Amino acid sequence: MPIVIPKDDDFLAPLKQKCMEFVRSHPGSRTGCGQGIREQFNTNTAFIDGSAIYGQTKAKADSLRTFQDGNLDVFAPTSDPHYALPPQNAKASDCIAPTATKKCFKAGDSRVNVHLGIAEVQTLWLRQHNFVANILRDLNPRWNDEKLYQEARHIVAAQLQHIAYNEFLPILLGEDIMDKWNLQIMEEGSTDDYDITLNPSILNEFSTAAYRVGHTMVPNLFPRADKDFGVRKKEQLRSTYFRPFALYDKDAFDEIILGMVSSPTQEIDNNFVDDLTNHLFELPGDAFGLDLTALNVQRGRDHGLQGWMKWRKLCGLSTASNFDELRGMDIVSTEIVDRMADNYDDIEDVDVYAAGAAENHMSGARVGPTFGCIIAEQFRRLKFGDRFWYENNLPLPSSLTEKQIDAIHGVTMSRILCDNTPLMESVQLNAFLLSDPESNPVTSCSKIPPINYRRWRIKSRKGRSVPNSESIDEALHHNATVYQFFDSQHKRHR
Ligand code: HEM
Repeated sequence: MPIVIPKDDDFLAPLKQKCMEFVRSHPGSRTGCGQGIREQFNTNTAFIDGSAIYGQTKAKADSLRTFQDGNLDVFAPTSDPHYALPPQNAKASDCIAPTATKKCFKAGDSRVNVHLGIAEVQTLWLRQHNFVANILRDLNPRWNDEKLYQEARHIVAAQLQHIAYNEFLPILLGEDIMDKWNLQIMEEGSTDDYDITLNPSILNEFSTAAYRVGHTMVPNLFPRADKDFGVRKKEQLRSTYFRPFALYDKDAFDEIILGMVSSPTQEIDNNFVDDLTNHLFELPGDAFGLDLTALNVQRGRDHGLQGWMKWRKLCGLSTASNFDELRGMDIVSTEIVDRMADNYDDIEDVDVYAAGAAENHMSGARVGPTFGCIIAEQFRRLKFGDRFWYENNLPLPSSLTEKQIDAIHGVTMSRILCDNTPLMESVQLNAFLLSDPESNPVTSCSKIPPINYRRWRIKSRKGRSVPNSESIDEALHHNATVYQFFDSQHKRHR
């Protein structure tokens, strides 16, 4: 499905480009394996479970472990004793011009080397895993490698869930949508909201349109800042595609984190920086690359997404039957309506990605109502359809205790950053928002509330730390209770 480049494209036409390569997504089998319209399949887990850190399979997870003290494998360059991700296998092909000392990285998610920002975030969570595993080892000296790894992994996955819903989503969706979809996180206590009938898998419209809204937020540059947030250097996004080598510089990890927390993202709208639209994955020496926005729209057509108006209807939002009618409604600006009318014959054809990104934002939110509805519905499914949601009080061996859940309720992104960025001395309380002296003050790391990992200390009757693995009898009894529970849930819903 190559993308035809219009003759008047002001960037690619003068470079004599007529079409852009586009490879269709692999077809997947339909539910029930019957014949029908083409479907796609997800090669990652839907759940927020840290699998980007740990991998999707046991073999991958094992390849990332040291099998010592529950730690993940790291690379510790002499220039920076605070370790980075381990280097990728020499045979891997998705790395541009690696050298003997500067290779691409290996992580749980195969996209780790796509650009510097992803490699940075992967490094942060690798460090966080080992940070937690080492605290658990000190609290429970008799826990073995396996126990330390699994418990640290469990805690990190819970921290990711909590941060996503407690800090990131309220900014993106606004409080009204958070309330309407019941996505708010409680201040304390556990829940019994798990819904066995809810399909938690990823909606095509979420991955192929609504959540790609993140692309509009991406800036062209990654600033590198010192501990006082003074910018000392900038890395150009396009020169880091499949070359995240800046991370090998001394203090680079810390400087990029300090730069990212102190610089704004791009506004969420229908504008995209040219490192994404003209230079995506551009090779060194080339004059142009791919266009991510065009790929997103074409991917929507490849996957057969419903048009924008159908989605507005499904979400219970106002609809228009033609562009003139749309012009009189306060959904998108009149300039956008004019552009739609120039490019589409019928309003029903308008792509959900292009129009969803251009919608006026809802009050208190950073997205318009169509993307708000799709994103909220997805996160509702990921919360209430996840058996391992960290606040669930299900009778599962993996369920956290009430006290552990409350320790997770105290987790903030700013604390995670302070714990893993040695150069960082202070940061604003909500790391997803820029600092503000009144509403989001820069605060010393020593004053950002710590996470109470002592809730994972297992004491014997004599007060000594012991492994808390169950005896075989206890485990069998536990499993029987779990099966009874799910059986009764199934019956209730039948
Ligand atoms: C420099 C930053 C980024 C780059 C270079 C990038 C690049 C890409 C590319 C090349 C694709 C596949 C396009 C296709 O052929 O269909 C993609 C997919 C996607 N991106 Fe990004 N992206 C970036 C940032 C983000 C951000 C910040 C978000 C969200 C917060 C995001 C969300 C997504 C999603 C949800 C998909 C679909 C994934 C799937 O279905 O497999 N991306 N991105």
